[in-house]
Amino acid sequence: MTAALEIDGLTKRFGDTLAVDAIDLVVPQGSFYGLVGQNGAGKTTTLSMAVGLLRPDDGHARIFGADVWSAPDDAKALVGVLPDGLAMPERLTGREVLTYLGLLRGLPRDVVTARADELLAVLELDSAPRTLVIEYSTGMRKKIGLATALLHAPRLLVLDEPFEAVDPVSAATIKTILRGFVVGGGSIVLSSHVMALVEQLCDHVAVIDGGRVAAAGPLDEVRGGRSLEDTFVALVGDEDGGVKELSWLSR
Ligand SMILES: Nc1ncnc2c1ncn2[C@@H]1O[C@H](COP(=O)(O)OP(=O)(O)OP(=O)(O)O)[C@@H](O)[C@H]1O
Repeated sequence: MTAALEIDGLTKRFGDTLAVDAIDLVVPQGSFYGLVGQNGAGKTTTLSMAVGLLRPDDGHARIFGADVWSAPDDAKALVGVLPDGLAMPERLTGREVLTYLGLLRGLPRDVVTARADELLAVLELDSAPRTLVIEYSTGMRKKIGLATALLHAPRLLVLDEPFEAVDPVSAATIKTILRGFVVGGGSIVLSSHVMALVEQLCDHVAVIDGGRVAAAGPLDEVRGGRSLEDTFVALVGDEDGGVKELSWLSR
């Protein structure tokens, strides 16, 4: 079966920094794939290249077999993206953003209206209908970003830190939506620093370290009987487990 996302030798250098070093990754159809790694490990750079937001120096990314750079229309029709630091039309309300992006995607107006109603209600963004995106809190921005990623009913969702700054009630709603998406045959790749969340949601995981894949595969295989946190620290931590103290604060 064609992979939902196949990353093949993706490489990106920023000046002297090799941010992503020939990463290979296969996200099977129907999987819920977690990407974990320390700050600066290369997760955002990898995901940005995988969905066509950042041009790689080398390598390929295919979404259901469609090359993101040579067949961008085919690839991008199949994917919904929540990028890092999402740029939004700031002077629109949440509903206006959804309407604008839905029509831009070529969806019929009545479909856009019905889906926008549902998304705003489910994500609890409908209580502030006149609030502009520029006035949104960080968590609200994350939620409207997720709504824009879901609007065109993609087959693959690529979500960079979807739970960052989201309150627990909204997080529970988002988890339910994402689980339902996978049960319905969709595939998801998300990045997160929260190991418990990845263990709770994901069936596959890749640990990224220094722009390379330190381990990848089904969650239980990668964990090997340990917690994901222990596995993660063992894979990417220093000899002392990466834990350092501040000398002047120790008693
Ligand atoms: N636009 C840029 N210009 C220069 N360096 C960059 C740029 N974007 C990323 N980098 C560097 O590339 C490396 C990987 O960064 P990236 O944002 O992909 O990591 P990350 O795993 O997503 O980190 P975090 O968990 O903190 O979001 C880092 O060393 C970062 O400083």
